[in-house]
Amino acid sequence: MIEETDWTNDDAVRWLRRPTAEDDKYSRGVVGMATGSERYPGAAVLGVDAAVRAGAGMVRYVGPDAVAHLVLQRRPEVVRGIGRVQAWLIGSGVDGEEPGEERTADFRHALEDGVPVVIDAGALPAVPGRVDGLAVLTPHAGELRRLLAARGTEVDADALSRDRDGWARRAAADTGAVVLLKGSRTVVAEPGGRLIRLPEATPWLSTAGTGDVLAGVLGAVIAGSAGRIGSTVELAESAAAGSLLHALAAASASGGGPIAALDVAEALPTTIARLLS
Ligand SMILES: NC(=O)C1=CN([C@@H]2O[C@H](COP(=O)(O)OP(=O)(O)OC[C@H]3O[C@@H](n4cnc5c(N)ncnc54)[C@H](O)[C@@H]3O)[C@@H](O)[C@H]2O)[C@@H](O)CC1
Ligand SMILES: Nc1ncnc2c1ncn2[C@@H]1O[C@H](COP(=O)(O)OP(=O)(O)O)[C@@H](O)[C@H]1O
Repeated sequence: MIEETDWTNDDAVRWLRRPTAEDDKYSRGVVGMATGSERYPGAAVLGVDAAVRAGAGMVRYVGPDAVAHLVLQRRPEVVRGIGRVQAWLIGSGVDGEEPGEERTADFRHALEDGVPVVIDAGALPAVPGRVDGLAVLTPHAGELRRLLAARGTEVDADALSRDRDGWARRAAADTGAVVLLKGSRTVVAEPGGRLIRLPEATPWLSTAGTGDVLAGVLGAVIAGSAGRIGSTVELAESAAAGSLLHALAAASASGGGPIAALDVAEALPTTIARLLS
């Protein structure tokens, strides 16, 4: 039987890293981010803010000057340019149909850098037929349909919503990547067939930019555990931990009322403290 797990707080805690006296900013995990564009600069700001607040040792931002300017206004902690990282996040806020030459080169660099890569939004069309290294794809339902269609499988929206687990698994098997299918009930499928189901998140989370925040959280959590991630099974667990942290932060930020995406990022530190205590 193929393993299926309903993910709990205790499962997630195993993938959240508490820094020790021996740590420094590099050992805590550096995330490289090739996100945002002149059309969607906010996505870069949201992802970077989330990664910083989710405990990244450092964030390296790669992108257009105008976007970098906004990122640094919000988070002066961020360092610009390509350098050594423990995980990459690519694609949030990038136009997938016309990413442009520089972005395409950034994506290629990340995919060939030998560290886990979170592949979001506009980088999903750049995913090769099958990925070589360790990668997490983070589609919403519409993006999953496009990902499958690009590999010759047409599935309509109703069929996908009736069997989200099955289609996420299919995409993981076809691409060789971990597939985190976003939605009210997020699921994480691993290419070997393993499936992790997240608890239902607060519906207040369905607001613009919360996926960009999730991507930043995933980058930070995965970079923080990179030394322990040697296979897609571990990568899937670490991604599920990031997703649960994101949902808990959303619940805490909401308290039963509306939230903005940045509120979720701002609730991350206290949510992590609660989980670790
Ligand atoms: N402040 C910002 O800069 C923001 C930037 N964003 C960026 O905007 C770009 C476009 O993302 P979108 O997701 O809006 O658009 P997409 O162009 O990826 O997809 C939207 C299409 O997919 C369909 N669809 C089916 N299921 C869906 C689902 N569950 N959620 C969303 N769409 C679904 C929609 O009907 C629509 O036709 C991404 O790069 C994203 O990162 C968004 O995150 C919003 C906030
Ligand atoms: N009805 C819902 N209930 C709970 N969470 C949801 C719901 N709809 C979407 N989400 C979550 O909100 C986030 C939306 O991400 P995404 O679709 O990428 O939006 P955006 O591109 O605007 O950031 C994801 O984390 C997803 O799991």
